[in-house]
Amino acid sequence: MAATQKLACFRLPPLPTIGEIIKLYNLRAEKQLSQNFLLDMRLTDKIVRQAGNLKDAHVCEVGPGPGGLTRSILKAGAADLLVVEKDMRFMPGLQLLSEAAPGRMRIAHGDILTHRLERGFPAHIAKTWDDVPPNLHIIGNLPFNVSTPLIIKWLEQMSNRTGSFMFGRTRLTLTFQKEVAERLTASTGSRQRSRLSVMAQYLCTVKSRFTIPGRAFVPKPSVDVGVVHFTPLAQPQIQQPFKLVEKIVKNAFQFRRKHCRRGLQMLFPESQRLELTEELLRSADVDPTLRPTEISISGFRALADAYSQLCKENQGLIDYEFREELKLKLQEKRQSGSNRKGLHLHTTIEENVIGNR
Ligand SMILES: C[S@@+](CC[C@H](N)C(=O)[O-])C[C@H]1O[C@@H](n2cnc3c(N)ncnc32)[C@H](O)[C@@H]1O
Repeated sequence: MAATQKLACFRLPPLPTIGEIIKLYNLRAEKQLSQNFLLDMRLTDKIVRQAGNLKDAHVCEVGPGPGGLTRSILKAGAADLLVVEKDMRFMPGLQLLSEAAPGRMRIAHGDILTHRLERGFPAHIAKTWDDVPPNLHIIGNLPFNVSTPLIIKWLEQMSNRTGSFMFGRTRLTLTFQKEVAERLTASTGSRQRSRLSVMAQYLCTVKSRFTIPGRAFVPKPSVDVGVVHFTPLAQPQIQQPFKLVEKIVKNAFQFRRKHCRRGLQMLFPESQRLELTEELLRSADVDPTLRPTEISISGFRALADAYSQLCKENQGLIDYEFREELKLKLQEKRQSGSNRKGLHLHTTIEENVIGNR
């Protein structure tokens, strides 16, 4: 119901429009920083509504730019808004906004990929993990160029309960290129099912909220944009370390159109590949002929548990990376003069990997 609630209206004093701010400070969009601005306040209000009730909330906004979404967050009643922006040119405009909402908005000049969000909010707002989510939200019209590494980083922090997840199950309302949004929310067996779907869905409830057509942005990106809401699960669906889950999922999806056995084999050194792959699939009770896209989260949970057990029984297995083994082999082959064959092997495997991403 939260999504349909009206914004609590906290009036801001008269301010130049976002269009005027852009003109005033000559804020030409920088392609390098994936700057696509939203000037339509109805849309920024709609994004903010997806976060739920923000009255008295603590909020971190990623990449406020000229401040359209920022205004909507303030209008929705956030008591404490921390904005993190990489581009210095936006600082005067954001300062203007901060003065219009005294004591409610803090500005940090920095890179969201390295910013220590855990230092940005008071300890007293923390809830225990099993409790209701804290009154802390992360909201952002994300720059496309960082959105995937950023969500992976936040998923890892969620799993380890670090960063902004030290405060509990902090909720996220974020925009992504539509194709990425579809992957995040894709269900088992669907065409868009990918690594990202499994990694996000084993840790969170992930909901696709609405699509914003590319034409709503200035400048217009070549794709539409999806708004996605994440609530961390009190009980993650896979109870293994993030890196271990990531390794299994990455390997499974390496050959997305082939049977899952093909990608999962790469978890094991060549000398034991067949035997350990069979053991993994047997203990996990996963059908080796499923495509990776057809494996459910509970299938991945069984694989992660079985692989973790195999790692306990086989020293060094956890650190095994087939690419490393492949590199060593190629070096050896080159040294022993069979250069052409080695290059062929490398190209074939790499083509397969890249082609199936
Ligand atoms: C898609 S624009 C959104 C701007 C504004 N929030 C809006 O909706 O109109 C992305 C914003 O993120 C900023 N940005 C890009 N990379 C960033 C990073 N690594 N850390 C923080 N901000 C970043 C850009 O400068 C830009 O202001």
